[in-house]
Amino acid sequence: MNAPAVRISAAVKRYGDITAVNGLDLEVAPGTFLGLLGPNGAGKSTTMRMLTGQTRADSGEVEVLGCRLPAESRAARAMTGVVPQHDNLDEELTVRQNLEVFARFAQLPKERRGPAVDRALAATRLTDRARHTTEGLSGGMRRRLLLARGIINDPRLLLLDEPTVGLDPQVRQEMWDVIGDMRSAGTTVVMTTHYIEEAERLVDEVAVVFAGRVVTRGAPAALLREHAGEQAAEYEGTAARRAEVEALAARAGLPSRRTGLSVSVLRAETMPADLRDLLGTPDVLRRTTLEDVFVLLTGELFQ
Ligand SMILES: Nc1ncnc2c1ncn2[C@@H]1O[C@H](COP(=O)(O)OP(=O)(O)OP(=O)(O)O)[C@@H](O)[C@H]1O
Repeated sequence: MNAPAVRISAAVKRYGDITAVNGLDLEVAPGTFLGLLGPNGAGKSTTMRMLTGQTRADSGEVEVLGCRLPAESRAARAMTGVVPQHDNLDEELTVRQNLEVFARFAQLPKERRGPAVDRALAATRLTDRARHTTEGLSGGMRRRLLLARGIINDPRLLLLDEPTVGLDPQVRQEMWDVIGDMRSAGTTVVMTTHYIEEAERLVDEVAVVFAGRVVTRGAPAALLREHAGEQAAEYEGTAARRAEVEALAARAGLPSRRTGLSVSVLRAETMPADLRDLLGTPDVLRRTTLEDVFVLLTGELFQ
């Protein structure tokens, strides 16, 4: 059997008094596209940094493509692509030169560098920008260039930390299209993102991280089934009305969550007739989403 692309076991990472990662376990099978979701400060970026070798776990085990970190981090790095959350492109270089520098860093033999740069440009739809300096690129193009840089070594594992953060919806969609192509090509991808709804359409599996651990894990459809059911009924109203809806749902054993000025009662397809009568016609009846699951789980844990 193939070794897992990622294996983290009982990892702990502390920064002074803060425990950023607290006994985290995570295994990712080759070819899987995994989304790491979690509220701010949950430990996602620290987990990513442990996988890239930028941070060393205080205890526990971290393995990437069969290489134990930190001892074999050089070998792991050669097979891994990294797209960091923060833009650190070289402003003075052209798009192509930025990639050439990375092809050298990645220790590609000289004769393979040109083709690798061409392939990365094509994969991220930047070929016609190759001669432009980085300075003049739009936010979306800069993100795609960061991605191009991350795949210069044709990695078996791609680590994406918030690849679409700060981009407007149309440009995010372009980025998702490019990332979707990587997925189709069979690359293992581990990605953190706050755009849960968008991730839901792309990922094979989701791991929800909270307080430095994975609190739930599974395919989006399975997580929906397990935690939120099929339908959400939304009831709008005053704060008192919302509190009443929550209390009635809880009494019937149905989960609920706040959605702006409404309360969404989940598993609405199983709502008993007497509760349906009490609550009246919902203002909105919709399919449940991964965001419902996320808010439900992390909200419960916050309490
Ligand atoms: N270098 C560091 N020094 C001190 N504390 C740190 C450092 N890196 C992370 N932390 C702390 O560790 C915790 C986890 O941070 P981390 O960045 O991993 O969370 P995250 O899930 O990526 O959050 P976000 O979604 O906001 O990026 C936070 O409390 C953070 O303040």
